[in-house]
Amino acid sequence: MISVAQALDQIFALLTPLGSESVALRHASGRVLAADATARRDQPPFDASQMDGYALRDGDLQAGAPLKIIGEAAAGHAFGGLVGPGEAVRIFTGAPVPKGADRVVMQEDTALSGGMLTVSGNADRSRHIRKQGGDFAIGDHVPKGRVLRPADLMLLASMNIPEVPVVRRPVVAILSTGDELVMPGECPAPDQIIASNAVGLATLAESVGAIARILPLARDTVKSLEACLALAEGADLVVTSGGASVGDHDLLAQAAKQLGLDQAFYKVAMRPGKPLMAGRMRGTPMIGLPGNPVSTMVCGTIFMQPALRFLGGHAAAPAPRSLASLAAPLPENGPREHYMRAMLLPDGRVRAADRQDSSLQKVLSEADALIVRPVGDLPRSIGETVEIVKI
Ligand SMILES: Nc1nc2c(c(=O)[nH]1)N[C@H]1C(S)=C(S)[C@@H](COP(=O)(O)OP(=O)(O)OC[C@H]3O[C@@H](n4cnc5c(N)ncnc54)[C@H](O)[C@@H]3O)O[C@H]1N2
Ligand code: MOO
Repeated sequence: MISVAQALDQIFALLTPLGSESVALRHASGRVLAADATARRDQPPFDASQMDGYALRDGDLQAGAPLKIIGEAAAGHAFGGLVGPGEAVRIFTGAPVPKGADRVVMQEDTALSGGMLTVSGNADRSRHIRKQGGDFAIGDHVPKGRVLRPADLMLLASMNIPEVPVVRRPVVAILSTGDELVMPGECPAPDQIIASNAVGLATLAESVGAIARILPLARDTVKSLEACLALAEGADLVVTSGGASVGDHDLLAQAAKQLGLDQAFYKVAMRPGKPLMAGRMRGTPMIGLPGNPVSTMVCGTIFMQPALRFLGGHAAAPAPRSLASLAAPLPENGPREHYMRAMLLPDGRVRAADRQDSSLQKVLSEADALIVRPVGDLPRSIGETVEIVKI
């Protein structure tokens, strides 16, 4: 059996990041910029006042004599004239500083009398002018590959770039398989269960920016699987759940070739998730997840989400890990990397759930993290540091 890291590498090898599309800034949050976005203007586009006050010449500040106010400059309303010796212009924050003026004096440091302006002797000596291009200049750019955050989108707007090329959102087709399944809301017979995996997988996919298409439930026949897989046409990734194990009715594994799967691997040294498979289903990358709901969600987190992020232009990277201190001991781990459902405590420590069976959806719902146990990890005591994946 291959390791989790090898399996993830093999999945990345099946994928090619998608092409780009142009989207309005309002829809670009979290998307990956597909080409450099270059500023079309300087910001500020002129020397701008930083304060409400008066624009005047340096020489007049030294002299201290009363100044004649010759006009007004406000944001969006420039003063077109020249500030000469002995003159000042009433100015407001954001207004272009008029020609001839060297500085802005805050209004708190001035006095007006008979229409003449006097600057107090101990006025603040800062110029209070934001230089043209001091924020960014024509030709400055936001680089290709940037994952766009709200602050980036604000910057792009300010650069007068209303839309940007971003990597397309991957479309994932999600197929649940099994004769026992009925859709949520239906009336199950006594031997049936509710198909819960698809909603979990679809929302996991959407949380990393993908578009999820839930396909109709497939029955455990080659014909039904073929018909449902045909509906995945056009998807960038097909993700199946169930039918991955060795039972007579586990057709995805048993009839993989017949269904058109060119398998890259089958079975991974992990727990839960051992019967994982991946390959190309009639040319489309495919990940086959085990049907147990917790196995599905753990593999969705460890394999599907990184795969979708990679398709969407992000780096080929595993699910992010962090460190936490143990609030309860852990037994020795076996020959498979174990992703233990665990709770984060208010003090930041982590405690594994008592029951780790891969069918327990309530335990998964109550968990905040997966503790990652390396193959053959020794018993761990309270206070030791472990790696976790937050979920
Ligand atoms: N002889 C062996 N038996 C099993 C092995 C093994 O190595 N040898 N592995 C076990 C492990 S580990 C897993 S995981 C499961 C995975 O099996 P499948 O992928 O074939 O899953 P199913 O048999 O179809 O379903 C398992 C379980 O999950 C329920 N299920 C399936 N789909 C859904 C769904 N969409 N929503 C909710 N629940 C679902 C299903 O009813 C079963 O209870 O195999 C072990 N067996
Ligand atoms: O690998 Mo299964 O997913 O352990 O329950």
